[in-house]
This record gives sequence, C-alpha cells and structure tokens, in this order.
Amino acid sequence: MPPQSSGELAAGWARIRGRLREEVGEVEYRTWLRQMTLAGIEGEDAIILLPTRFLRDWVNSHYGDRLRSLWQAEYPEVRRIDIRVSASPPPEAVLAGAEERAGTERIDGRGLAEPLAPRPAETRPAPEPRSDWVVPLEARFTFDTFVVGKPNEFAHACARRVSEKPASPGFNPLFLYGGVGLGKTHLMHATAWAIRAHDPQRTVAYMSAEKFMYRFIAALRSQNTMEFKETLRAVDVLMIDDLQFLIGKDNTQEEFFHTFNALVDQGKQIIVSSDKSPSDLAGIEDRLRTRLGCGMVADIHATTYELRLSILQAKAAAAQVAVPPKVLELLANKITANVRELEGALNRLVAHANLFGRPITVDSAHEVLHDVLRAHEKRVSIEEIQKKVAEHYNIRLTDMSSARRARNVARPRQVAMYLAKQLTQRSLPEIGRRFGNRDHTTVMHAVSRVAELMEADAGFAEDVALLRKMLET
Ligand SMILES: Nc1ncnc2c1ncn2[C@@H]1O[C@H](COP(=O)(O)OP(=O)(O)OP(=O)(O)O)[C@@H](O)[C@H]1O
Repeated sequence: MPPQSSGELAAGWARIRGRLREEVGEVEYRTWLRQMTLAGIEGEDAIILLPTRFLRDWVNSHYGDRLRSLWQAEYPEVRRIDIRVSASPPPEAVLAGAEERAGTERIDGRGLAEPLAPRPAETRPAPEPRSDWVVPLEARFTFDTFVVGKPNEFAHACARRVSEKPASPGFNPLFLYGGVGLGKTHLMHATAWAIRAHDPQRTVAYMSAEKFMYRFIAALRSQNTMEFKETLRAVDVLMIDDLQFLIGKDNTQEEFFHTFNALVDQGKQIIVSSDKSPSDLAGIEDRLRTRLGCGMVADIHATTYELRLSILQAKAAAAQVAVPPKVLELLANKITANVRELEGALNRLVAHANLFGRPITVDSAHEVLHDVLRAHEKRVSIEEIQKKVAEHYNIRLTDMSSARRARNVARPRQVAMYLAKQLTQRSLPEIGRRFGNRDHTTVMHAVSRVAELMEADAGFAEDVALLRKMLET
C-alpha cells in the first residue's frame, strides 16, 4: 500500500531510519546517515537527499542495498532508491529527521567538514567534550596562585577579562605567547576554572595542539571526523595550548582553521597559546596566522628579579615552609631562565629539608642545588676577564699577553689567569695559550699565588672578589 499522507510517509520513513540505525549502530548512523532527508516518492523511486556528492556516493555504495530492502519491507511498491544531492532540503522536511540535522556538518570532497548553520542552543544541549579528548585542568593553576608582575600583567589582565566575559569583542581569540615555562598554561587553566565557576553550564575544552592533531588523525582513520568536528564545535570555549606544534602540519592546521572559524562565527571563545607571536609563526598558514592575530595578542615577558622573588615567596608560603629570605634571593638571582625551573629548585630544597629534618639555609641551598646553580652561572669568556681586569688595574689589554714582567703588569695578569680558571671551563694549557702562549705551569703558579695573596691581604682579596662579582653579573 502506498502511503496515504505525508504524515504517514514521515512515520514510515522514521521506522526505516530507526531500523537502519539499529543495524549499523549509533556512531556509523550519526556519521553517515543522519543527514538523509526524504524528498518524497516518485513512481517506484524513493527520493532521498544528502547535502554533498561525497555523502551521496558513500551512502549509495555502502548502504544503498540495505536502504532498498528496508523500503520494500515498509512499502513493497518502492523498487529503487534515488539519492540526490541537495545542500538545502525542501521545507517539507517533515518527511525527514529534521531534529537530527540541527548543527550537523557537510563534508566536502576531501573529507573535510564545513559547518552548516549554527546549532540553536535550545535544540539539544551541547555534548560534553569526550573526557579522553581534553586534558583535565590542573587544580593548582588558578588566578589565586598566579603571581602578577610587570612581565605578565597584561596577559593576566586579558585572561581575567576573558574569564569574566568570554567572546567579548576585541578579545576573541585571545592569543597568549611567551617563552617556555613562563605561565601560559597556568593562565589558560585559571581562565577555564574561572569561566566554569562563573557559569557551570559552559563547556570549556582545553587540549594541547598535539592532542588536537592526534585526535584529528584518529578520527580520520576511523572515518569519524563528523563526531570530532561536532564535539569540538559544540563547546563554548576552546583552548589550544602550544600551537607552535602545528607548524608544518598542514592538514591539521586546515582542520583547526575550520574549527576556529566555526566557533568564532558562533560567538564562542578561543584561547590559544604559543611560544611565538602570530606574526612569527612561520610554517603556519597565512590565513590562520591572520585570524589568530585579529583578537587580543598578549605577550608574557621574561621574568624580572622582583617577579621571581614574589613567586618564590608565594610558593614557599603556600607550601608552609620557612625559607630564609637570603635563600629566596639566591634562587631569584641565579635561576633566571623560567618559572618552572625556579619552582623545581624550591621544591627540591623543601623536599631535601623534609627528608633530613634540617632547616633550609644558604649553605644547604648551595649544596642541594649545586648542579642547577652552576648551570645558571653566567658564562664568562677569557677575553671579557682580560678586558675587565686590565681596565680595573689600568693597564693595556695587550699586556695580558705581553712578555713584560714588571709587577704592575704581572700581578693583574696573574689575577686574570686566576679568574679564568675560576670562572671558565678552560683547561690550564688553553688559558696559558690565551695569555701569550704561556706554559700551563705558569698558569698553575699564578692561580696558587693569587690564592695565597688573597689569604694574606684582605684588601687584595676584596679587589679580586669585586672583579669576580662584576664578571658574574
Ligand atoms: N606568575 C606565576 N605565578 C605563579 N606560578 C607561575 C607563574 N608563572 C609560571 N608559574 C608556574 O611555572 C610553571 C610553568 O608554567 P606553565 O606550565 O604555565 O608555563 P608555559 O608558559 O605554559 O610553558 P610551556 O611553554 O613549556 O608550555 C607552572 O608550575 C606554573 O604554575
């Protein structure tokens, strides 16, 4: 019996889809079949619409026979299935699963997706990003534990602003950049926590660019890009850390570009971090770089001594450990590369003190952290030493390698050799060569003579210590 009315036909079509869904399973159905729309029955043909040629061909070859059998079981007079391409289904889409189309995507010929109209928020709650897709937020990375100073105050203010008002004009995307270990991830997590605290309904997805790529590749491999796209495009805030990872990864960049556009078009917030500014991201496609730079770009600068000291004070207080100010000053002075290393050094000191039940002192800090402190000692060259010492004793630089033996020249030369031994990794023969091809025994003698004199003469020792300090800082 042919269907009598469009209502009857819609019910029959819903049954066919329901059976197909049961047979192929939810994931496959959602990936390939959910966008099917029934245009109607023409003679012996059931006319089904799909939005792209790619989908039409796929459904035809993989599900054509099954669809025909299911149709015949429902309506024996239907003998053929005619699948056509139509980007916008006719208004009588009552015949199809219109509710299923909300927010779905279209696949282009290369298997990459473009968004259809934005998903109306009320049609379906946004799915939570799958837990294995997103990295859990670090509990201690909050605004409360982030110490603000000159180098990071602008980035911090931007992150605060975005957390209070996501996607506000001028702040989307928020692009945070700066050197390794300077707090980009901390600021992103803090923003995520604050957004969630303010509105628990908002879905915030945080992941590294690397994770984004691996998820994308896995989705491609399992032919499940629809789910990948849909999940990401349903979030309210997307955070991608260490974007520089995508340099040279053209396909993932393209996918990210589409995700980016879809989210920004829907008024969703994007936050990205990188070790370089958008304009310096060579290897990232121009159109993506342009989009990344068109919101707010905030630089986190290298730390200053003051910021390092404040961070150490805050971390020691949080750990409830008494660390003498001199020790904190030592660390802030010596460990300048980044906050991660600074934090690591403090943690080591605290762990050591706990383990042995000893108080933390400047001496114990030197002992426990000797490797770190040495690694951070300023590299000084023999030339610099010779120059500084010559200036200090008011002799000519050429006298450092001359044969002159007058005391007013020989003594400064010995001091320079002593400092070269103390402050560089050079061997005695090499130091000798740099001081006018002198023998290594001459250098050895100079080193022990200067040490003796320092013991005997406090004024001389002070002089040498001053020179050393000037060279080290
Ligand atoms: N201003 C700050 N206040 C408190 N802790 C900080 C601050 N800046 C950085 N940190 C701490 O330093 C460590 C490294 O920070 P984070 O991981 O955020 O750096 P990053 O810039 O993302 O580094 P990478 O470039 O390696 O990804 C973290 O433990 C973080 O809590």
